[in-house]
Amino acid sequence: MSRPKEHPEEQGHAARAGQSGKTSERFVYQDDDKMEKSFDWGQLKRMGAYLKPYRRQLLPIILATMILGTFSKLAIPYLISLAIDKALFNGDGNLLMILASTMLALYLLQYFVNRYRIRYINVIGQKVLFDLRYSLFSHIQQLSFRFFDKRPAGSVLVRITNDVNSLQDLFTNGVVNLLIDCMQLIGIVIILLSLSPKLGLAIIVTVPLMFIVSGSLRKRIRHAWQDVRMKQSRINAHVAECIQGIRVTQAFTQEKENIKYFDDMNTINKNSWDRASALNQAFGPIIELTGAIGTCILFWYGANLIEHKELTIGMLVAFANYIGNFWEPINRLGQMYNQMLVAMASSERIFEFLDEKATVAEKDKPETLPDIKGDVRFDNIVFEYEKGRPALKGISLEAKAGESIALVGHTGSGKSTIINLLCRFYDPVEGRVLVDGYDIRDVTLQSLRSQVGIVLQDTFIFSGSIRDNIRFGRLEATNEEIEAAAKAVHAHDFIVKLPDGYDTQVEERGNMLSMGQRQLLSFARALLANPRVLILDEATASIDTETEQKIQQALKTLLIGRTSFMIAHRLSTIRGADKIVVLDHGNIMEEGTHDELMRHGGIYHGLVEAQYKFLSEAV
Ligand SMILES: Nc1ncnc2c1ncn2[C@@H]1O[C@H](COP(=O)(O)OP(=O)(O)OP(=O)(O)O)[C@@H](O)[C@H]1O
Repeated sequence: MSRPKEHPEEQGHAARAGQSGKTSERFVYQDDDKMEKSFDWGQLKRMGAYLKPYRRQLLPIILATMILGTFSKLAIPYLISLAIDKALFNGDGNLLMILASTMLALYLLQYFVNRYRIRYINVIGQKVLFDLRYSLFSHIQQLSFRFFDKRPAGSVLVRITNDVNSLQDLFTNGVVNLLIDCMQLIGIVIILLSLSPKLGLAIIVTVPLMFIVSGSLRKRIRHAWQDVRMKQSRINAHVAECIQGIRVTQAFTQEKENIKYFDDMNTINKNSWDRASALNQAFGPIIELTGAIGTCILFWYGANLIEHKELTIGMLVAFANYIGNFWEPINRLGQMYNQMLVAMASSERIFEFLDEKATVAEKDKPETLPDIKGDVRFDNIVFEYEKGRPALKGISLEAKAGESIALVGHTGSGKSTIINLLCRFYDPVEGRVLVDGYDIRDVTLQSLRSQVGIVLQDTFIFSGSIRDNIRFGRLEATNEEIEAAAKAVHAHDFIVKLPDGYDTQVEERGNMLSMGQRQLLSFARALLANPRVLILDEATASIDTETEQKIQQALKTLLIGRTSFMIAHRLSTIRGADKIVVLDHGNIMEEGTHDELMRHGGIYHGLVEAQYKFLSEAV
């Protein structure tokens, strides 16, 4: 892949897309491409609602800073004009002293008002962001699997971090500055027109020019920074993906490719930053130049007025000061508008997630599933992940309390889907799943899921201690209960050999533990949760014979008195199951015990023979 030189973003991207053919990246990027939105009052109001809980704290700050800040700022130039006209020209030392002390007092007042404002507004702004981040995170936690199927983790992460952060300016300074600036502008216009209507008008006519110049420049700058953010968000997504996939990358020795691609992205990002930064730097001088037109008018026309005794020198100096103060809020208002457009885009993305409804939602008044015996029935289930592509095509299956059911079939035949429906991670398109006669859509998710345990092949270990990880099954469990669970599934022996035993800290995904150890931990976790129905998804697929023996023993303990659904590719592990269900392309093809199915001589028989042949050839 050549290093992009001209329009690097298109080149780099196209090259990578062609090379990897990955859709997930494209998704993340598209998702983050919407960097700006047109102004939307409804959205602004919705954002404003987050300030509502703090209005009692905000209101006094806004009022005090608006009144005191504006007053002290606008009074000073007027005092200067008095100092020149009345004190200096008349040689009145006393008056000069009084005016100078008043000005000093006003400067001090301004200093304290600003300090107070920045400090408290920042605190409130952070509280608002805290609330927003909290509501976004807690909402996302409750969303259904369908939501996560459609979005890579990186894109969700970006919303909780970057998008919420980009509202920071608006909530910390934006709103208050907007009000202060408006008040200051109105004040200056009134003062200018009352000091000298002619000169005031002459200067105010330059305002549209300033708006046009600064408006168009700002637009270009804004787009340039949007571009930077987009590039950065692409880097973020790429880095997240690379770190998650580092094992695969190293296993396939693709590090160089990854580094090259990152280098391209980094270059693109730097170029786009350079462009934005150059534009940004040009902004100040260009605006100053435009402002100079106002200053020229002031001195040229002001001198004229002085000559005709229509203006004093002091007033001219005051005018010059006011003009300085005049451009400042105009500039800031332009900046604020930009800030708002960016905030609009971020808030739109945030609200899009907040508005997302869980597709698996509880009905209005769900019942609480009482303590179950463990009867499970799939009643003519049809299910599709994507419209028109059924994953289950009318499945009926029954498990009596305490029975063990093994699900067998080729990859993609629908085994995991059956399990997903039993946990109600998805709802069927047709048919019902019944637990002890209750349609699982009629009961609370909590009461269902707390009685259905699941042990996945790739056990997820959270960062924290081993103890915490087992406790995840039942948070109120005592240390004794945790250890008892670990002993029952033969996990205790390896845990006590770890550096800090049960308090050993494991990092996210439990990289310091072996696959078998992670599985034993997940058994302990499931045992502690004590569910009536237990699901084991390929739980014994990838471990050595010795660990497998341990795990088989652990499994026996785990299964006592529970209804279980087991997916196992190693058919030897499910021989003892009460019922083996053979699936193919979303249909149940065969059902029965091992002996029955072997006698039948159908698909299961073929699978067992094939596996036996494969294993004996491998030996
Ligand atoms: N999240 C998803 N989105 C879209 N389609 C999916 C999703 N998960 C599974 N599928 C599709 O549904 C069908 C059944 O998949 P399922 O995971 O149930 O198969 P499986 O028998 O468990 O396979 P394996 O043994 O490989 O785990 C497959 O065609 C698969 O491509």
